[in-house]
Amino acid sequence: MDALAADRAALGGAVSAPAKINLALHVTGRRENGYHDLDSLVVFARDGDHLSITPADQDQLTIEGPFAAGLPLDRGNLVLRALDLARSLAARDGIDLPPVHIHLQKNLPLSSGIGGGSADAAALLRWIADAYPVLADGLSAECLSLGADVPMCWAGRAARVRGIGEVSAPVARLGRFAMVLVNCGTPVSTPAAFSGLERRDNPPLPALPAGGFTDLGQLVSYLRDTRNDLEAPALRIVPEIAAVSRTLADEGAAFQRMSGSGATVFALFENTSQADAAAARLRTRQPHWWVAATEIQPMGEA
Ligand SMILES: C[C@](O)(CO)[C@H](O)COP(=O)(O)OP(=O)(O)OC[C@H]1O[C@@H](n2ccc(N)nc2=O)[C@H](O)[C@@H]1O
Ligand SMILES: Nc1ncnc2c1ncn2[C@@H]1O[C@H](COP(=O)(O)OP(=O)(O)OP(=O)(O)O)[C@@H](O)[C@H]1O
Repeated sequence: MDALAADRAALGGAVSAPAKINLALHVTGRRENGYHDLDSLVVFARDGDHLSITPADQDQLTIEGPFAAGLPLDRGNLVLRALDLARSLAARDGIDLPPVHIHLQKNLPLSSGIGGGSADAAALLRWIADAYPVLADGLSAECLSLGADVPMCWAGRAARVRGIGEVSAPVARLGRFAMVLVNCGTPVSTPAAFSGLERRDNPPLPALPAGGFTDLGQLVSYLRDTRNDLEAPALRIVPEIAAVSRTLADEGAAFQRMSGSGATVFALFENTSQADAAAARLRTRQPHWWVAATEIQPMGEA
């Protein structure tokens, strides 16, 4: 173990797993293995889950938070599958990853289209790669095996994502736009949303502006020429998504759309005070909805 890794292993650490938002998601093809080719504009929220990692006698996962209930604590959890992946890659390099206690603060709703499990897995892999830089290339190459969203969460920056989720081109610049996330509480199975598609050969995203998106009007006008192709099948599974979108529009959102395979809807606002006020009203109007006022993580000098 090198000095950096020894320090990290001794100290443990904490890492954030921000929510992933598909601002636009076009399904452009279908492969023989059943996976779909995507073309998606992906950004990350300021907020999400949190992991803390401490040395332990044996591997252990504990979970708390509003969405802890029902999550597996065994190898069914993506966090422990990520640890297993890292340990097997490390072993190839003759590194023995010590046992750890991972504590997950689960703030993001499950099966909600904002990448919760993928974000958690990627966050743990990033922490391991920081402690053992020699593992970074292998983890980057292999993390797709944990799920199509894991590579984009591993990269952790706003990007145009293609392939089945593993080809990522960073967005040059992105403003710190105010955003509200709303989930009506019904999970959507990702395979079910994909299998409900009526077309699988949709056109790709329009080219992104070379300078990225620095102003909200410019981003909204780009998004109006795009879609989330999974929104129609997800709406057939959870019709309440339409009510969430309508309510966000009534609350003054500049733009709203479902993320990923749903059912979470993101809404962009002119500023954080408008977003905070809309979120507060929504919590009163629809107490059973999950409502989070957050921001898009900016990129570059926007
Ligand atoms: C909808 C998105 O969230 C958009 O970012 C992702 O494409 C889904 O990513 P994910 O949840 O990590 O997906 P995985 O766990 O790899 O796959 C779940 C299932 O979704 C379908 N799937 C997923 C990704 C993809 N590009 N094509 C697919 O058809 C497959 O049926 C797969 O069995
Ligand atoms: N750490 C984890 N957090 C959330 N879900 C997990 C985790 N580990 C395993 N899972 C399982 O993964 C499934 C859905 O995970 P997740 O919440 O990541 O879906 P999602 O929000 O639809 O993500 P995506 O945007 O990647 O489609 C659930 O069945 C859940 O039990």
